Amino acid sequence: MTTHTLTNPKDNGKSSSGHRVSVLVPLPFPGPLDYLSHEALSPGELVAVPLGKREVVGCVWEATTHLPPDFQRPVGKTVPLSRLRTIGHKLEVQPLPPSLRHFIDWVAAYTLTPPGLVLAMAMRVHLGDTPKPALGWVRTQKPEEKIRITPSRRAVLDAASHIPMTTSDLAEASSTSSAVVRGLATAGLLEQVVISASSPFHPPNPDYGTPRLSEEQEEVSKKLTNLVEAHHFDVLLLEGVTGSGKTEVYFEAIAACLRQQKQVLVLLPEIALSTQWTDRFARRFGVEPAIWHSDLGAKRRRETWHAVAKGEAQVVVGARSALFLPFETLGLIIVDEEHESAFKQEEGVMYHGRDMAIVRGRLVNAPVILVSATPSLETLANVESGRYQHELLTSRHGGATMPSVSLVDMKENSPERGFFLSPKLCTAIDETLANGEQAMLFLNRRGYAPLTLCRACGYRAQCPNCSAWLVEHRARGVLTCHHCGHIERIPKECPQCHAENSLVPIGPGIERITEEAKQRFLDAKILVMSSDTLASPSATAEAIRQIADEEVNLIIGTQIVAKGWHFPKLTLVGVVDADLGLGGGDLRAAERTVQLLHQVAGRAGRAAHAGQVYLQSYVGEHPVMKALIANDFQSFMEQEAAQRRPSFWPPYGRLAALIISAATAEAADALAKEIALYAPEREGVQILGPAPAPLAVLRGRHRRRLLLRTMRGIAVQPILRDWLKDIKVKGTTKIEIDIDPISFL
Ligand SMILES: Nc1ncnc2c1ncn2[C@@H]1O[C@H](COP(=O)(O)OP(=O)(O)OP(=O)(O)O)[C@@H](O)[C@H]1O
Ligand SMILES: [Zn+2]
Repeated sequence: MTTHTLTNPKDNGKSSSGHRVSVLVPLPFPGPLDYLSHEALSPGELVAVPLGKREVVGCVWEATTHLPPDFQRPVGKTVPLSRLRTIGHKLEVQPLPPSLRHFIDWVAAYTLTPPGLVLAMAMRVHLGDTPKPALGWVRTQKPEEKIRITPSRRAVLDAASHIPMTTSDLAEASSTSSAVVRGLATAGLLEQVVISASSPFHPPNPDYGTPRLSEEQEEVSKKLTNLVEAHHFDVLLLEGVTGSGKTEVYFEAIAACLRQQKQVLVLLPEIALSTQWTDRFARRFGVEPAIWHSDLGAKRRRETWHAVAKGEAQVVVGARSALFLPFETLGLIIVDEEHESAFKQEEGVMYHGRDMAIVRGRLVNAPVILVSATPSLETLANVESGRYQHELLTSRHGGATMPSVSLVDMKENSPERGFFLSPKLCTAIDETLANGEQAMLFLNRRGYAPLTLCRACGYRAQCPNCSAWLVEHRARGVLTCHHCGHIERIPKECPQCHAENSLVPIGPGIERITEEAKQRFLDAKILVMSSDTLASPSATAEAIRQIADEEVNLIIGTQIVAKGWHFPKLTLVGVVDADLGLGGGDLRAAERTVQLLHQVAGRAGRAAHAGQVYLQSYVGEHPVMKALIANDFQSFMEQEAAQRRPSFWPPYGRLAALIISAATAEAADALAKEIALYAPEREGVQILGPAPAPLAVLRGRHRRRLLLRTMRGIAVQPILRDWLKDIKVKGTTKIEIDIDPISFL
C-alpha cells in the first residue's frame, strides 16, 4: 500500500485539513512525491517525511516549468488528499536556493537520471537541524535608579558588558548564581541575545598580495574583470601556454568577484592534488579557500556546506561535486584544466563537470571561465561559433621559454633487451643531473608490468571477473586488476602448464622504470609519484616539498606528475611511451594524448633554465607527435575537427551510449537485440551496435554497447526516453545511459 504518489504539477490541492506539498526525496523515484502539510512550506525547505517504515529528509519541490519541453518529466497520477501521508517536521537549516533546485532538475533531465539521485548529491552531508544557537546576556540601556541593587546584583552588572555572556559564565564571573542573573533580566537590566559562532572560513582579502602583471597578463585580466563586473552569464575560454600565468590572471577575476561581495567556485580536475594551488591562493588572498571533495571528513563537510549556504565561505575550490553546493550568491565559476576527462563522472549520475558548470552558471546568471593550455575540441568549437569569448596568453611568465620537444625514434634508438629507456634519453638525464637540475620520467601506467606471460605455454594472467590482463605490482608481490580490484599473489609456477620460472613480465609500468633508473643512474635521488605512493594529500604535499627543497632530482610518475605543478629546477621531461594512449580506437584518443603530453612537457623549464622534452615513440610520423614537436596545437585541432565534422562526431553531433549488462552473455545479448529491434529510425539519427564492449566482462557482468549518434540540432534525451519506454528489464539485467560519453570501454 503506498500512501504517497508522484506529484501532479497541475494540482495544488488545498483543503481545510492541510495542503498538498511535493517533496523530492534523495531516492530513485521518477519525480517528487506528494505529502500533506498543516503548515505553509516553501520550495527549497528541507523536511523529514515518512517513506515506508523509515523517515527520510527531502526537499519541498515545485513543478519544473523552467525545463525545456523536451525535458519535462512524465506526470504521475494524483492521489486524493485524504490518502496522503503527513510531513514530519521542518529542518532548521537554510533552504536550497532556487538556482540549485533548477540545476538539479536540469542535470536530472539532461542525464536521464531520476531527480532524487541528483538531489542526493546536493545533500551528501549529514544535515540534521543546525545546533540551537547559544544565547547570552548583555546590559540594556535601562537606568538602575528605581531598581533595588543588592551586592550580588552589583557584581553581575559589573561583570556584564556589551559582549554577550551565557548565564553560567556570567554567574561564575560575578561569583553569584544564575537566579541573580535571571532576576536582573526580569528587572529589565539584562537582555538575551544570540552569541554568533565564529565561522572557520575567513574572508579572502582581494587586495592582500596583488601581483605585478606583465602587459599581456594585465590586458587579459582586465577582460576577465569586466566579465565579472557585467554580472551576467557568459563563457570565456582563457587559453595560455603552460607557465604563462593563467592562474595568476584568473585570481584577478576572483578578486573582482570578492569585491562585489559574491561567491566564487573554482573546479579542479583532481582536488586531492591541489596543495600547491591552495598555497598560492593563500599568498594572493591571505587565507585558505574552502575546499570541497569526496574525502572531506563529515564534520568539515557539514561546516563547509552551511558556510556556503550562508555565504560565509566566499571561495570554494573543489572537485566537480562542488557544483551541487547551495551557493547563496554565486558570482563566478572557473573550470581549470577544462579539457580534463577527470571532470566526467562515470558512475551513478554520469555528468560532465565542465558542461554542467556552464549550465550552473547560466542558471545563476554568472560568468564561467574555462582555463586550459590545450582546450578541448568541444570548447574550441564553441569559440569558433561565437558562443564563447576567447582570451590568449602567448608567452611564459618572466622570460622563460617554451621547452624544446624532440622525438626519440625507438626503432633506431632502441634500449637494450628488457629495458625501456633509450640511450639518447639516458644521456640527457645524465647531463641534467650533472648540471644540478631535476629530471622527470613520465609513464602513465601503475605497477611493474601490464601483462604476465608464460614463456613455456603462452598463458596470460587474466582477471577472473573482467576481460582484462592482471597488472603485476612487484613491490607488493601481487597481480591485480585495475578495473575491479581483484588481487592474487604472483604465482611461483604457471597455473596452466605448471612450468617453473616461466612467467615473464611484458612491458613496463613505473615500478619497472624505477628499477631500471636505479640501475642506470646510480647517484640519482629518485622520487616515485603515483596514486600507489601518494595515497593522501599530506603524502603529496611531502613529495612536493622534497622536490622544491631539491632533496630529489629524478622524479618518476604517472599522470599525477602532469598536473599544474611548478618546479623551477625541473628542466628535463622524458616520456617513456608516448604512444601509450593512442591505441583502442577511442574517439578522443589522439586529442587526449596531445593534451596529456603537452601538459607533462609543460612542467619543464618553467624558470631560469630552458627545458627539454624527449618523446620515446615508435610512430614518429603520427600527427600527435608532429603537433607536440612543432608545438602547434592549433593545426592539430583543425585536423581533428576536419575528421569529426563530416560524420557528426562530437562536438559536431551528439552522442549517447547505452551500456547493457547482465549476469550471463546470453541475457546481455537478448536484451541488446531487443533494444536494437526498437531502434529509432529517422533522418539525422544513427545507431551503432550492439557490440560487445571492449571490456566485454567487467566485475563478472557481461556488457554490450550501443551508440546513438544524432546531428547537432537533434536532442538525444527525448529519443532515448521514447526508445526505451517499453523495454522491460528483467532480474539483474541493467541498462545504463551515458550522455556525451567520454569513455568507450
Ligand atoms: N605576474 C606574475 N608575477 C609573479 N609571478 C608570476 C606572474 N605570472 C606568473 N607567475 C608565476 O609563474 C609561474 C607560472 O604561472 P602559472 O602557474 O599561473 O601558469 P599557468 O599558465 O597556470 O601554468 P600551467 O598551465 O602550466 O599550469 C607561477 O609560479 C606563478 O606564480
Ligand atoms: Zn577485474
